[in-house]
Amino acid sequence: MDFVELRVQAPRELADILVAELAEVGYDTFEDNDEGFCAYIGEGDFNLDNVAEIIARYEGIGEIEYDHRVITRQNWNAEWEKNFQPLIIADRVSVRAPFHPKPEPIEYDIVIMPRMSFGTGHHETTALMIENQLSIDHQGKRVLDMGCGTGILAIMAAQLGAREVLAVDVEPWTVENAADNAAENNCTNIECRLGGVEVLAGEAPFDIILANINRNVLLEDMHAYAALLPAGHPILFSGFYQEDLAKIEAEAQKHGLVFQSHRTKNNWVSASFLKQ
Ligand SMILES: C[S@@+](CC[C@H](N)C(=O)[O-])C[C@H]1O[C@@H](n2cnc3c(N)ncnc32)[C@H](O)[C@@H]1O
Repeated sequence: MDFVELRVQAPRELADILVAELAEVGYDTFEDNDEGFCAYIGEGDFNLDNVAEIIARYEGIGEIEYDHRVITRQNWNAEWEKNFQPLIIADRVSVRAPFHPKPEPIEYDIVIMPRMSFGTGHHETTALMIENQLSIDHQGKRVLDMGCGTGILAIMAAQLGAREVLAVDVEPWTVENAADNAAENNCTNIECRLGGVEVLAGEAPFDIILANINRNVLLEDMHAYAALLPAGHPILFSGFYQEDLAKIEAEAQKHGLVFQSHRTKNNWVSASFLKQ
């Protein structure tokens, strides 16, 4: 599997809108830079006409330039390794690659093989989810991590004392990477499963559900997540912007999920709900 990197130069306010538009047509990894951002998609899903159509809608508002290049799977891994910097979240959680030294002292230490999956902790949504997780009692709990990416949230859950974690993602290479990362962190209680909401059929209820995906998937699949959450249990959502929070809240209400609180960073949101 090769990837396409779409490099977009645009003013900040347009860049945010373009990221949201591209997420809707399948781009699921974004990196901000000084001139705009880079967006990534599997080569098979790349469609230049789609991109041109999206850009054309906003060209009148500000100057936008873009180009793209194919990155082979091998080079992709090398690029991640080169660019992956260790980080500390909420002064309590270290996220690093195996080749970085462990910072001491630190409460939680998550090791991520920086491969092609989303979830190195550098994205606002991942950090916000982890910050929210830190305020939830995971001890002895059964946890679902929908849209697991690298498995970073599943590993966080396991380190916070979860009894078992089911980590699910629609991308095969991501599920492989999550399983590698679970092993790297000695988390034998994380099951990594390929698929979407359909692979949850027949699952027993979960005590905690984590879903950092994107607005549209959350709106579409929230009913199925809510059905697996007993009354009084929390669900955390992320992968959407502040302006989408009202929509997410309205959908959540339909499924008995009561809004508790939210955190934001650069307009991204992680929101916490409790099942009624
Ligand atoms: C924003 S990333 C989050 C990764 C990681 N959980 C984190 O917090 O950093 C979203 C992930 O959801 C996956 N995804 C997209 N659509 C999905 C769906 N319908 N069901 C489950 N996972 C999905 C993507 O492949 C991607 O790995």
